[in-house]
This record gives sequence, structure tokens and C-alpha cells, in this order.
Amino acid sequence: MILTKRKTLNLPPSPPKLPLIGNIHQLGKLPHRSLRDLSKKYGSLLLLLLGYNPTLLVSSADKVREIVKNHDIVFSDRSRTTAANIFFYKCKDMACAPYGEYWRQVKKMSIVQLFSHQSVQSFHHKSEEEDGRSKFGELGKRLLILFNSLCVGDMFPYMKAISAELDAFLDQVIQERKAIESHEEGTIKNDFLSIIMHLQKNGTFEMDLAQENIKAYWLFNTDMFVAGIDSSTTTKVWMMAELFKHPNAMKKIQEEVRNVVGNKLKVDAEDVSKIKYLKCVLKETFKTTSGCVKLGGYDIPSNTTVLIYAFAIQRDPKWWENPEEFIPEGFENSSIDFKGQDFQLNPFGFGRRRCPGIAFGVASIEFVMANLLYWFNWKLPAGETAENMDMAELYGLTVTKKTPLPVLPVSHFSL
Ligand code: HEM
Repeated sequence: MILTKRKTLNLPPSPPKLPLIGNIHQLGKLPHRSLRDLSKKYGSLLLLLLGYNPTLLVSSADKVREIVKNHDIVFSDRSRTTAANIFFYKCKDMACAPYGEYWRQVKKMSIVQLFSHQSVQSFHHKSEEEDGRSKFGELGKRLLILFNSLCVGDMFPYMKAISAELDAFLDQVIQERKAIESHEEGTIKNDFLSIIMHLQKNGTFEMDLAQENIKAYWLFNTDMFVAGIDSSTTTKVWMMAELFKHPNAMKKIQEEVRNVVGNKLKVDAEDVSKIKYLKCVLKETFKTTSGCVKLGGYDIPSNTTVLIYAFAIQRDPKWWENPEEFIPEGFENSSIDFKGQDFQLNPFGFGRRRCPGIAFGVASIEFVMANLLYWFNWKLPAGETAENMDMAELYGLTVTKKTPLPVLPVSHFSL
């Protein structure tokens, strides 16, 4: 008889759990806020059970540094969810692909072709194309909702066996995916697929791409246009809302934008790079609006999802003075940046799986915001005041503003 000795794991602290749902009842409607009390009570490493999913919440910048420095490869994997399997042909897109050779190749191809300095520069000339792609954005948003719902389904594997509705739901998911593919075929296939074929022919992409991988790679556009557009748009909305709430910051940024641009009536990329306060406002906005960054699967116990609790880290008094206030000036004489070296500011994640779209995201936000602030003065509709402006949040992949931003542009220049 072989006796196996079971290793007892020294697990991080956990709040009390309920049968079947674990800690889900403690998340509330805004998990990024409710988890804060738990992390204050239990410490910077907190093990939650979400349904059947063990989830490690990391809420200290020092712990994040330690994890990224010592365990980056382990954390670079992704958990294989039902949603990713269905939508991305068994996780063949970049964001959901398990860490390994395939992910490395897809990432290499994207960096060469899509995230190069040249591509980011050409972003300014391509902004009109975004209109044509906004339809895809709408479809992409619906897809995201379905995607998230499937992730919730993964927390309760026992329900899969008993839920007849799940089959109907999965049918709906597959139909939505087909709708996206046919839309894609018409709009993106030509330029995107030709890039892939070209790279495969000239040997840049070293793997032989099966038809399914290529299809999944079209859906990589979902990563691009949902991950990219959704997060950038959300940041712009919060930035504008915060500027309304802080009229001195609004006045200061508009003066700086108009000083830098002068009377050229055109804001170009060089101008944007000179508007220093814009970068401070952007960093402060990132600081106040990120929720949780998902790191991937880790094995304490196996298949633990690790969440970096950006919301708490970016409000940690150890790193930030007046952490609950919106004070962009805090960045004026500070070298803290979001490029992945400063663990207390982490809107784009860390390590190998860090967001590859930083340059695109930042360029698009800064360019659009500089233009909006240069061309227009902004006011609220009659009856609304900055004090009573609704800043309620909606939790999701990104923390969005629950109600639309009720602001009105007034042209600054008499044409
Ligand atoms: C304000 C803008 C943006 C924010 C805050 C943001 C944030 C993030 C975060 C937190 C991650 C996860 C990192 C991790 O798992 O450690 C991520 C991944 C990713 N982002 Fe972004 N992102 C932004 C813009 C963009 C843009 C513009 C694109 C594409 C054009 C993009 C494409 C991606 C992709 C493909 C991944 C998955 C990378 C991988 O798994 O290897 N993002 N992003």
C-alpha cells in the first residue's frame, strides 16, 4: 500500500464562507469598494472562495512587487474559463491564451505590427475609422456581458448539470459570436488577415496557423476594440467628471492646453506631449478609477485566480498623501509612472501579461482630451451643479460611470 502524505498548505486568511456560494455574498454591488473593508480586516493577502473559485486578493504594492519579481511566469498563465473556450476557440486570442509559445508568437506579431511606434503615431490619422468600427464596439459590449455571465457560471459548476436554461444561453452566445465574425469578415478581414498571412509567409510568425487560430485571431479584435476602446472611453468619462468636480484643475488644464497650442487651431501629437498637467490629471484619474487587475492562475491551492486590488493599492496612505482626494498636482514633482515599474500605480497590470496597448490607450486619451479642452468650454445643463453631479459607479471589467456625463460644450473660439 502506498501512503501519500497530504501537504498542509499555509493559506492566507479567509473571511467566513457560506455553503455553495463561499464569499460571494460579501462582494456587494461594487466589489472594488466592499472588498476594501475585508482587506483592511484580514490583511494584504486575502483568500476568497467565489462559488467554487479560489481567488487571492493582493492589496499591497510591496506584495505585488514581490510576486512580479519572483513568480512572474507562474502568474503569466490564464485560467481557462468556459467563456474564453467558447469565444476564443479554446483561448486562442492574446488576452486569454495560456502562457506559452502560442501566446508569445501572437504577442510578438502584435507588437511588430499593431503596437509599434509607427502605428501609434498613425493613430491620429486614423481616428475617423473609429466611427466605422463603433458598430463593432456595440456588438463587442454585448459580447462582454455574455462573457462575464459565463464567467459567473464557472463559479458554480454544479449548476451546469441542473440548468436547462444554460443550453439556450450558450446558443445565444454562439449566435452572437457568429454575428461578430460575419461583421468582422466584412470590415477587418482584409487588412487584418492580410497582415497575418504576410507574417506567416515571411516567417515572422513561426507557427503554422490553423484556420481556427486565424478565426480566433480576428476575435483578437475583441481584445483590441473592447479592451482598448472600453477602457480608454471609461477613463475619458471619469477624467471629465473629475475636472468638473475640481474647477481649479479644469481651469489650469485648459490654460495650459491653450498656451501650448496657441492659435494654430490644430492640436498635434507634439503639443500633446508638452502638456505636462494633462499627464498628471490622467495619472490621478487612473489612480481613482481602477478596480481589480486579474493576474492569472496561481497554485496556492492550484487554479487560484489572483486579483491585484488596484483600488486599495492606489488609496494606500503608505504611498499617497490624501489618498481619497483628486489632486493631480501630486504628480507634478514625482517620477511615479504607469509603465510597470511603480507598483503603487497599476492601471495596466504588471509583468509579462501587462497591457500591450498602453501607448495606444494613453495617446488616444490624451489626444481626445487635449482637443476637447482646447476647443470647448464646458458647462452643466440648467439645474445641475458640480456638487450634486452623480459619480455613482458600475462594476464590471472596467469600473464605469453609472449615469451619463451631463456636460455641454460651448465653443471657445468664435469662428
Ligand atoms: C486606458 C486604457 C487601457 C487600460 C487601463 C488597460 C488595462 C489593461 C489591463 C489592466 C490588462 C490586464 C493586465 C494583466 O493581466 O496583468 C490589459 C490587458 C490587455 N490590454 Fe489593455 N488597457 C488599456 C488600453 C488598451 C488598448 C488601447 C489595447 C489595444 C489596442 C489594449 C489591449 C490589451 C490586450 C490585448 C491585453 C491582454 C494582454 C495579454 O494577456 O497578454 N489595452 N489591459
